[in-house]
Parts: sequence; C-alpha cells; structure tokens
Amino acid sequence: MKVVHTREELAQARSALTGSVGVVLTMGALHEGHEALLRAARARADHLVATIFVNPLQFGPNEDFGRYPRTLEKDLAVCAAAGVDLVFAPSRADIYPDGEPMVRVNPGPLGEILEGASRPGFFHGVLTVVLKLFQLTRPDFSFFGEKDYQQVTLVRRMVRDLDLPVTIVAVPTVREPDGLARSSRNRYLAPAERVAALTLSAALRAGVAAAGRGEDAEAAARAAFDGGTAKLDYLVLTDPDLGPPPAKGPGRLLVAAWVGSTRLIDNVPVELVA
Ligand SMILES: Nc1ncnc2c1ncn2[C@@H]1O[C@H](COP(=O)(O)OP(=O)(O)OP(=O)(O)O)[C@@H](O)[C@H]1O
Ligand SMILES: CC(C)(CO)[C@@H](O)C(=O)[O-]
Ligand code: BAL
Repeated sequence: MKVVHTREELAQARSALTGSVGVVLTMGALHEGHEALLRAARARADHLVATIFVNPLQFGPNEDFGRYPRTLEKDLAVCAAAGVDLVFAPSRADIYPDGEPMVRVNPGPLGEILEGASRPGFFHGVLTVVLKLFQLTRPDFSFFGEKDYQQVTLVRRMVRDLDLPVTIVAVPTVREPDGLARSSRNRYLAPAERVAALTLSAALRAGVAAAGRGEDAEAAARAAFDGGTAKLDYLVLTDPDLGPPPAKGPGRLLVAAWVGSTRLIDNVPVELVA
C-alpha cells in the first residue's frame, strides 16, 4: 500500500494505476462503516484508493473541527488490511493552497433542508471537497455510506447535474449490535450518553414497524423518541429523494439529535402501505 500526502505525489501514483479505480472518501477515525465501503469498493474496482482528510470547509465555527479524532496510524493499518492500494492523506494547504476557495459548489435547495438547515454551509463544504477529491483521484466508482443519506443523495445529484464521469455507489449503514449507527463521533459519548443515543435507532425502528401496520411512520417514530437526555433536532419522513413522502411505496425516515454535546444522525428505508 502506498501512502501519499501531496497532490504531486498523488498525481504520479494515480497515473500508475491502470484499470478501474474505486475511491472511498473519509475523514479518518476509521470504523466498521468505513470498512464496509472499502470492501464494496475492493469488490467492484481493479484499484482501491482511500482519502483521509478532515475538511475544514464543512465545519461551522462552533462545530467539532478542532476535536475531530485524528488517528492516522491506526487508519493506515485499517486501509492496509482492507486491501487499499493508495492512500491520499493531504494537509489543509494541499487541498486549499490559496486558503478558503472563493468558488464553491452550490448544493441547491436540497442542501438547505435537514442537515443543511442545522449546519449552514455544510453541503457547500462537502460538495466542494468531494468535487476536488474526484478531480485529484479521478475515480470510476466512489462509495458513500447511507448513514449520511442526504450527503450521498446530494453527491449523486452533483454527479448528474455537473456531468461528472464517476458512478456513485451507496452502501447500507453498518450498526453496533444494539442498533446504534457506527460513527466516528460515537467515541465522544460518555457511557450514559451511549445508552441515550440508542433512542435514535429505536425511534426509526418504531417508525418502520408502524408503517408495516399501515400507520403514520413519522408520528410513531416521534412518539418512540425518548427525549431523556437526547434532544431531537429533526425526525422526518420523506420520499427516497428527500421530497415529500408518498402515500404508498418507498420512503425514508431520517433523524438527527443532540446527545450531550454530540450531534448524531441516522436514517432507514421504510415501505409505506396505504
Ligand atoms: N455506519 C456507517 N455505515 C456505512 N457507511 C458509513 C458509516 N459511517 C460512516 N460511513 C460513511 O463513511 C464515509 C466517510 O464518513 P466519515 O469519515 O465522516 O465517518 P463518520 O463515521 O460518518 O463520521 P462522522 O462522525 O463525521 O459522521 C461516508 O461516506 C459515510 O457515510
Ligand atoms: C465525504 C466527506 C469525506 C467529505 O469531506 C465527508 O463528508 C464524510 O466523511 O462523510
Ligand atoms: N459524516 C459526514 C461528515 C460530517 O459530519 O462532517
């Protein structure tokens, strides 16, 4: 496995890769969710590239950019075990040599709802760095987790609207045995918060069960959300493209909540029966 840090080193290493290239973009602190993306990519492409970069552009001024876990040595061991051929772990100056970019990707109206409403500018920052990392790594395939459902929805939309030559593959959410969606931010949780965090996935399960009985999935999920020490940000039923929910057919149930000072998100597919 080759590890490169600068865009020049990356360009050289990338041009040596012949055949198809699958890229997994991460912010590091790798866990089993990332490993699932790496496995899916390994199975689909001739070469596997992973990027590790905590993108300052997608963090708000009061968010956790400073304390976001940075565990490069461990991450490299995970990548090596997963069969990664090339890791790109750039510095801030490598990605943003002129400081903050003046030109950014505008995610449009879907970028202003849900995560975008709670984290203003978040999807401008995400899509801008995703586009830059696509330009630098030139993937045939790129793999994103459904845990960040709005993110993969917007990345697909960017690829379509801007004619990017890459196929986006969404990978189902990997969970802890008790249902909590794996996330790098779970490590912020104190033991009591770790218990409280279970209310996100429990609420979603209640919504899915209610939908199966022909009941209101969103109302049931809200009723099941235990606001003990968790504070609900949003809990919304949509269609698979994040539009208004259909009366019948596939939908998506999405939740975000604060558990102490940690903000967690989760979502599930839900089949609506009229
Ligand atoms: N539990 C999971 N299952 C599947 N994919 C995941 C999971 N967690 C993260 N991913 C995916 O891994 C990629 C990199 O995500 P990132 O490095 O931000 O990890 P994260 O655990 O989502 O961290 P954060 O705590 O910032 O949400 C994204 O495509 C993300 O959706
Ligand atoms: C896609 C991404 C790597 C862009 O910084 C990030 O948002 C993430 O890790 O999900
Ligand atoms: N996992 C999405 C990136 C973020 O929350 O900043």
